[in-house]
Amino acid sequence: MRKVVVVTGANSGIGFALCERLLSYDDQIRLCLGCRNLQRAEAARTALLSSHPTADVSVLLVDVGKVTSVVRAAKELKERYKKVDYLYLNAGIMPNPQLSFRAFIKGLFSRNVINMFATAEGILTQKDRITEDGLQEVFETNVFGHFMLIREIEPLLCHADSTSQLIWTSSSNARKSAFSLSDYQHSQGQEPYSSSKYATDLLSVALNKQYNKQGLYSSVVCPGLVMTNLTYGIMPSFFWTLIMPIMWLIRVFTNSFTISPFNGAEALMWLFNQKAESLDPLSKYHSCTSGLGNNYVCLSKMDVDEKSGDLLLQKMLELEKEICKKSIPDYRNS
Ligand SMILES: NC(=O)C1=CN([C@@H]2O[C@H](COP(=O)(O)OP(=O)(O)OC[C@H]3O[C@@H](n4cnc5c(N)ncnc54)[C@H](OP(=O)(O)O)[C@@H]3O)[C@@H](O)[C@H]2O)C=CC1
Ligand SMILES: CC(C)CCC[C@@H](C)[C@H]1CC[C@H]2C3=C(CC[C@]12C)[C@@]1(C)CCC(=O)[C@@H](C)[C@@H]1CC3
Repeated sequence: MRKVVVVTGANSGIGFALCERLLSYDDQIRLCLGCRNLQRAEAARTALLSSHPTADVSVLLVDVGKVTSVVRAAKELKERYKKVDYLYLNAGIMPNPQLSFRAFIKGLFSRNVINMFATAEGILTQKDRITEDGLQEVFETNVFGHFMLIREIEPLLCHADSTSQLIWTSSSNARKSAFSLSDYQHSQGQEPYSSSKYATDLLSVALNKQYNKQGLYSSVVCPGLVMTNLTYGIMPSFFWTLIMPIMWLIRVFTNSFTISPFNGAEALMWLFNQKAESLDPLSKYHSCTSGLGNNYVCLSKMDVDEKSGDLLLQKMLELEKEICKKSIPDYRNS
């Protein structure tokens, strides 16, 4: 049976590089590009087909920042496929990022310098906004929209006789101290991105507990620091081009400067080839690039506890009920 792979945020950056790599590895997969913009999605599909003309590549319009769009997309998926083997939960945003130059300079001369380059701890904040569903945009896009998608296509993901994998693009910027269960959408603080990625890590742990017995497994990945539209929102692309020699130099000291989307997709690609049951639900899988430019995958234990994961899952289920009642009047009948 040909494997069905769905990738959200597939039209650019790490998502697009992953699609290229998946097709180069196995052009028999049925690849579905989950994107919010039809033009950008079609451009990505055309580019993928130009290098893999016989591949099965389709587009699924989905805005993970809008509950109605997620529900519609899930319905479409249920009409198209009997099973989804891999669901890459990759779409993500970091709106209005602000770099603290003072904290950056201070960090440069501290013992924490390597950690600062790998995680951006203490130097990056963002400004969030409320979506039309009434949720924090970063939380809805990076976490809740994806969670809804999983819930809506549960029958495609849970099969007694074979496994499916959820693969989240998380980040080493995920930090426990940026997250609070009492404000899990991060409406109060200034680090919604870090909070959303920590929520992703917690949720993945809880989803494994909930779904493993039904054949569904969840993992989280950090792609490292990659040059994409997301990082061009922090500093313009010419800045990154100018400092590229410095970036290569930093790579000698930290393996997290993967830099290219191809390298960043390493761990996402590696997970595609693993037996789902053999994966560690409490580890994060990192794409790494050595000083000489070689790619590999390494694991780190996540700073998570199962109880917080369960509590977050409970809160997400309550929110799902509340939001669907509000945004989709005849929900469960549709
Ligand atoms: N770049 C980096 O250094 C790192 C990135 N990551 C994570 O990697 C993932 C991919 O980001 P990256 O490739 O870097 O950045 P890009 O901005 O290049 O890609 C993000 C993708 O997500 C899509 N997207 C954003 N919002 C939505 C939405 N509401 N609905 C559907 N799709 C949406 C974008 O679509 P559109 O083109 O329409 O905007 C785009 O295709 C993100 O989750 C990010 O947090 C993690 C660690 C490091
Ligand atoms: C390298 C240069 C000399 C100076 C660049 C300074 C900062 C702009 C970067 C240093 C660490 C970077 C980083 C990220 C963004 C750019 C930096 C803050 C991320 C937060 C991007 C998104 C992620 O998810 C993280 C994994 C990155 C962590 C490191």
